[in-house]
Amino acid sequence: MIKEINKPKAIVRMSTTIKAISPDPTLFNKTLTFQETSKSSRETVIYIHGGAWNDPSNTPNDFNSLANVIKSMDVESNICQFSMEYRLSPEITNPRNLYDVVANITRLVKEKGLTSLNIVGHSVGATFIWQILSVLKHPQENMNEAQLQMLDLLRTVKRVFLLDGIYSLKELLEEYPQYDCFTKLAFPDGIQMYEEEPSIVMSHVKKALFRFHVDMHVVHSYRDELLSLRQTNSLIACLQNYQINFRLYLDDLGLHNDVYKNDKVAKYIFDNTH
Ligand SMILES: N[C@@H](CC(=O)c1ccccc1NC=O)C(=O)O
Repeated sequence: MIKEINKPKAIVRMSTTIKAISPDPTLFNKTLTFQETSKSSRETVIYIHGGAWNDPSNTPNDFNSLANVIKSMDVESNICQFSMEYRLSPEITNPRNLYDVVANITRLVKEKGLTSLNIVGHSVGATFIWQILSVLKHPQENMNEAQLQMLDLLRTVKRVFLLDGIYSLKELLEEYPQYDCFTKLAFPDGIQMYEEEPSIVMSHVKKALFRFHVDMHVVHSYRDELLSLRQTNSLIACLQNYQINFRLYLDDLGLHNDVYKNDKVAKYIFDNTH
């Protein structure tokens, strides 16, 4: 039997075209569009998810079902709805998570020519909105690019909806010391790096709400098992000290990670967005 000489193996030509990966450092391309309209009278709802700065199981899709309920209520199709992404801790720490959100909303607003923004934040998403509302604590001449973007954004924000949010890290760790498991990821140098404790920034928030005519809605579920009413009660006590105008909506809106799917929350946002 003639011993077969090794046949030359088929030459597998590796693809030499390397897909050009356009840079998207702040994850703008992960923005979800739930509903869109080009009507000039449109109201825009922009969602910011939570997840304690680090949890990959919380994504822009968290608000999918709530956005669908709003879409079904919006029979005149006057509403656009988008949901933002941002990079997570520990790779990205405060304030860079926030700066991703601000950069992405800024880019979306510019690219789509959006006006009349209603920004909805759940949990740490509400923290980011709180930090944006606090931006006037910096003199404008000292503001960095992200803070100037926040200032620009506030000019188009009409309403904010803070859903079961974290506002005081100091009080959070007093009530839940075990939560340093995630605060240390976003604030590796300690929570004293969080510059937006309500008692410190309230006068600046009052100025921003007044100057930019922003309506504030504070929402919390009686059944939130991860955050008691203490964060919300402490925030509204501070708002009262400064005689700030705001709306409060407390109800059984489900567990912490049910609130952003709850039909009553969808109805509350829709009823207050047009
Ligand atoms: N699922 C998160 C925990 C979490 O999201 C959370 C827990 C307590 C209070 C607030 C939370 N989320 C806020 O964005 C985690 O496992 O890190």
